[in-house]
Amino acid sequence: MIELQHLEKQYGGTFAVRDLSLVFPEGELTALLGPSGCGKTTTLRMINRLIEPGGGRVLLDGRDTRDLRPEVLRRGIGYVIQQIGLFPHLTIAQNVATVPDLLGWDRQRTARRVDELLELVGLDPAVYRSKKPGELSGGQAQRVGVARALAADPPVLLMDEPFGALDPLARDRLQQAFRAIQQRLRKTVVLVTHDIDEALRLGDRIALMNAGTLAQFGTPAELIHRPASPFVRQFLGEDAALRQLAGRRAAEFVRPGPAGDLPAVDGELDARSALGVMLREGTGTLAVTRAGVPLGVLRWEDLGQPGEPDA
Ligand SMILES: Nc1ncnc2c1ncn2[C@@H]1O[C@H](COP(=O)(O)OP(=O)(O)OP(=O)(O)O)[C@@H](O)[C@H]1O
Repeated sequence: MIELQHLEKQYGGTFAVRDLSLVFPEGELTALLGPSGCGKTTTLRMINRLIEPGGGRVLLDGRDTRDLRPEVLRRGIGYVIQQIGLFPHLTIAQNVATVPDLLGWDRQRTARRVDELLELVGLDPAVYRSKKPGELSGGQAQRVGVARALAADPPVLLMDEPFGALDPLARDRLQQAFRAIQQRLRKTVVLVTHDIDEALRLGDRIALMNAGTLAQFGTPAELIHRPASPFVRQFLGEDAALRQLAGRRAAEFVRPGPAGDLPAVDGELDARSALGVMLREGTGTLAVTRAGVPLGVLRWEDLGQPGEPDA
């Protein structure tokens, strides 16, 4: 768990971050969201002390991060940034092995770990292990960046606009891949983004910042349905509820239940389209299947919709 207590940073007398107190829950992904210049990156970098806090403190599992040497602290925290900065002269395997090498792992253990991670991020080790970063697409390089950050299995992962430089298709794919990885690994992740859809799609929680302070912290549904201020409502936009559903798959909302002869949708269908099917069919419950196998049912209220669907 990461806890910020009255964290602050000033530049030339102006607050970049001001009296920020916040708990990032363990095993969850929190999106640090907000307009340009609101202090997201400064906050993130104060967690791993790439920027020293001007005031307040950061606790990692209850421990004040000032009590650790910065390089020791950083070895226990994965860090992924937009231009991932892979070492161009090293192979992909050597890049992924950066932290295990620093930690003095033996060769076999490191090699096994590298292959395991490349597989996890969807790159065939046999094909990619010996390539150089210059031979990869942007999306592939970003996958290597994620693998490298996870190499020594750190409990905490900090990500600063990790998908920001990718074209929409590659971004979409990588977001989906990352979501699946996170569902498996359950790291404590802080993801900086100014992209509302990304925050709605990936965040278990959202910490929305405005001018160096916290505007609201909560689940996407809480921010959408109970915005704490006009700023929150305006920032998310009128159609936030539907946009959130567009980024999630029906399978994510499934609960156990008999399918009977309910209209069925595939679990891979996005939840917004599933909502459309409910409206078309005039039903509040759908059967969800995957490759024809029943997964359970999807209900109108589980999609965060008030009232009942009108046929
Ligand atoms: N090294 C610095 N020197 C002076 N001012 C800085 C410095 N770093 C950040 N700032 C200022 O602090 C504020 C917060 O910057 P920060 O990069 O944390 O915002 P951000 O929310 O991450 O923005 P973006 O999404 O545009 O990256 C901005 O007004 C920025 O201009």
